[in-house]
Amino acid sequence: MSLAGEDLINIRRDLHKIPELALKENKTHEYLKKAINDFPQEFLEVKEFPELPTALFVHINGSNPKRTIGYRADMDALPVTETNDLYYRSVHPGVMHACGHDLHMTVALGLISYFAENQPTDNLMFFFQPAEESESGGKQAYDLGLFSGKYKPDEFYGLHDNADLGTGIIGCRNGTLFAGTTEVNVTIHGMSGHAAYPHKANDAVVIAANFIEQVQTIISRSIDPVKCGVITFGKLEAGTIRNVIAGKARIEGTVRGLNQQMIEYIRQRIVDVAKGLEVSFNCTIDVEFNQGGYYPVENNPELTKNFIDYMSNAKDVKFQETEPAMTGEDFGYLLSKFPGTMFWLGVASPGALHSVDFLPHEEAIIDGVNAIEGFLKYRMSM
Ligand SMILES: CC(=O)N[C@@H](CCC[C@H](N)C(=O)O)C(=O)O
Repeated sequence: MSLAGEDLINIRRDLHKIPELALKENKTHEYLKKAINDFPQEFLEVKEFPELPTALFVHINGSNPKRTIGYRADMDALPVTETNDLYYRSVHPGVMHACGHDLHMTVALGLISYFAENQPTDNLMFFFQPAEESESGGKQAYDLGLFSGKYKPDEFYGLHDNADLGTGIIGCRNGTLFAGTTEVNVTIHGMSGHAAYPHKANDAVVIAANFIEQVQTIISRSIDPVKCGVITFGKLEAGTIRNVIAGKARIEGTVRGLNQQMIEYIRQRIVDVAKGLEVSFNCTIDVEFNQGGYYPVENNPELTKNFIDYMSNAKDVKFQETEPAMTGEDFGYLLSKFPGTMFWLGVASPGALHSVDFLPHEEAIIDGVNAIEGFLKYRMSM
């Protein structure tokens, strides 16, 4: 590899300090551009698009190309306040790389730096993607037609770090790797009033509590126990002060299933529950869903078999076959358009993904670059 392990760790720390939310990845974009500008430029072309200004595309000319191999790294962070006591902790209050996208970008930079010095035989295309956590940056790029010409991959790869896998382990499976998700927003319209006169109001807090409880029974009582689904409400807002009955409540959540049929079934049952509560509480409940590009992540059978064959036989690569996970990814949308493979990179974090104390083992970056560099060379030899 061209960037040394220590360089990669420093890059990841720099990126970790400047986390930015979806579609606001401006400093991150500038940092990546500058880093790529320091690599040998002979085979490289960097492309920006005003329609999706924080995205960054890099093309590396192959010496005798049979195909263009795409590689995607996501860029955005989460509205989470980091509790890790690190000299490189986030300098952006309330925003944290709690999902490891700083590490994903660093792995991609490691690969670019290697192939900028060692011309690949096939063309390589790197897509630094804004907005994975929300707003579906991958879908936006596709719908804007940005994957065209030199930037159209014949096959597409991408990784996600995994807090529960040992450091540097590559995890993958054929078929469905991640769930499809749908964001759900619920607004409950009751009637505000004095805390002492509940009969003259319609308490949106009580309705919200009933809604949340009843919706959870969809998972426990409505779906076949040997199949699976998840409904999580991560945000609930209602009321202004203890002695005023809230007239309105807003609930935001996410619905997940390993196939589209399950997602649609759960969505329908949520609507049914809302309709029932409208009658029983004499209120109005608006329910909105937004799937965006968060389709189930379906790995391509042939390419993924090839990927697993390489990773499980390569000397110096630790590989583990993994189960499907209920995490979501808009790479699922891109894999519905281009064949490819998504895989895990183990980072053995004591804190879970999306938590305030997520702390990946950085050595995984070096293992990741080595494993993927080896795989790309193997793939290009075919
Ligand atoms: C890997 C990961 O954590 N991805 C996110 C994707 C978010 C999907 C969407 N905004 C939703 O919440 O449904 C995840 O939460 O799994």
